[in-house]
Amino acid sequence: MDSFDKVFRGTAFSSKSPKEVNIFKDYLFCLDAEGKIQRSVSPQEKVYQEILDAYTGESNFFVLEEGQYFLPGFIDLHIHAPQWAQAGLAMAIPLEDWLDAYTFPLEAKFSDLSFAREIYEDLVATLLANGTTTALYFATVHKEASYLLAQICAEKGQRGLVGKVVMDHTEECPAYYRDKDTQKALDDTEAFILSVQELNKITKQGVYPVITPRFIPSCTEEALAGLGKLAEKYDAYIQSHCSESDWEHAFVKERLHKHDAFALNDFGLLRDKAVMAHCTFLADEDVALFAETGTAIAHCPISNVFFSNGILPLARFKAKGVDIGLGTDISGGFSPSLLDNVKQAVISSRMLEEGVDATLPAEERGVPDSRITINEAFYFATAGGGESLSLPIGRIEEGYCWDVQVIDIKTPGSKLRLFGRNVNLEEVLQKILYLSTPENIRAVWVQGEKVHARPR
Ligand SMILES: O=c1[nH]c(=O)c2nc[nH]c2[nH]1
Repeated sequence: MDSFDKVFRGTAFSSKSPKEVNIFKDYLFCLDAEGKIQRSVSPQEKVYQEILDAYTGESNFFVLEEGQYFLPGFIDLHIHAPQWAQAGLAMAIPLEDWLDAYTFPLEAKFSDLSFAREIYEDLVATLLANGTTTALYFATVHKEASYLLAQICAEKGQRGLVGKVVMDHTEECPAYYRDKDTQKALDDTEAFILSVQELNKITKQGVYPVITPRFIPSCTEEALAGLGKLAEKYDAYIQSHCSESDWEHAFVKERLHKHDAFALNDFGLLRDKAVMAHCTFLADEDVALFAETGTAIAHCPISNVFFSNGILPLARFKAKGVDIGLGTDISGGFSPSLLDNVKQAVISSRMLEEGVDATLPAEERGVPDSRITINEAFYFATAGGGESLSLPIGRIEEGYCWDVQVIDIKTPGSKLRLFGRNVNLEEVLQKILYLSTPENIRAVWVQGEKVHARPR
């Protein structure tokens, strides 16, 4: 029998495919020193008892109590870390006004590192308590504060992918909040990549630099082309917003005479390690380009209700071979919980399919075949996010990182109740996804290390 760094015993839920969930009943999950699942063992296997005999009672053996379950940690594929300070505010005006009136003034304050530390420490701790084990962050234009966010992720044990935002267009960005000039934007981005790559070397769970043109309207063509070259040079992650609203989609068409997707691709910014937020207005040829280049979509269903003028047809885009994960889009979305976005993804997809204007005949109201199931939404929040980032995360399977949340359905006062019914495990998962809250998350592990615990 191999020896293991840690052994966990319990029942786990993990997506097998977008539509199917694996249920591993009372399995043993045996970790290597790197924090990855080296073996997952069913009770039917002979070695199961041997492992139990060897590890029971040891300090590296962990057993779930009755009513507790393992879920993969959530992967937040799109979140603006500085905007945590205004989450829940200013939700009633369009994107272009919201950026100028609220968001740019707030983000400008992150030149102050003590302010940045206060917000970023609180955000990373909050996300971990909400079961988010990996996050793809937009920071601000400031190189130092962006690095501080990567450091806080490293210290608190979250897998963070962090971008220093590039906004260098003098006509589109306010003088008080933009890169000094295009060359400085590129130089700062390169310095940021190098410093986060160094930090990654001493961070067990990984922290990664992300090339981050805010969106085409805020960047010059020179900056976008320069960032594409840096992505190639460092094989780095890329993130941006793409075809996100009526205003933004039309703005890019008017300026560059093509859709965002083709413009980004021409600048070298669509590739396997690229994640584009929202994408509500992608045309069929844009979707094909995403699939061909391996570019992923970060679907942010709560934010889309407020800022996107439409609902992403994610079932259709997924069927065309595009990687898709879920994002909170703090603060375009008000909630730090990916679970809230799981539920909204289902709700929005049902509204798209059924239509919403009851004065129309039923057959003219909606878009057929748009709905997704709760199991699919679970997949997008976990395995879909991992596939989008090309990392071994989002599944509880051999070879994957031990990034898990322990859900306790017996948490006192919780609205998640089974009423003594003899529910099957498929139903337990549905209850967890629709009714659990952060109070039900008893512990969170990232790469084999405990990073959050909630006492009873
Ligand atoms: O939802 C959004 N949030 C932002 O901060 C942003 N910037 C550009 N486009 C954006 N969309």
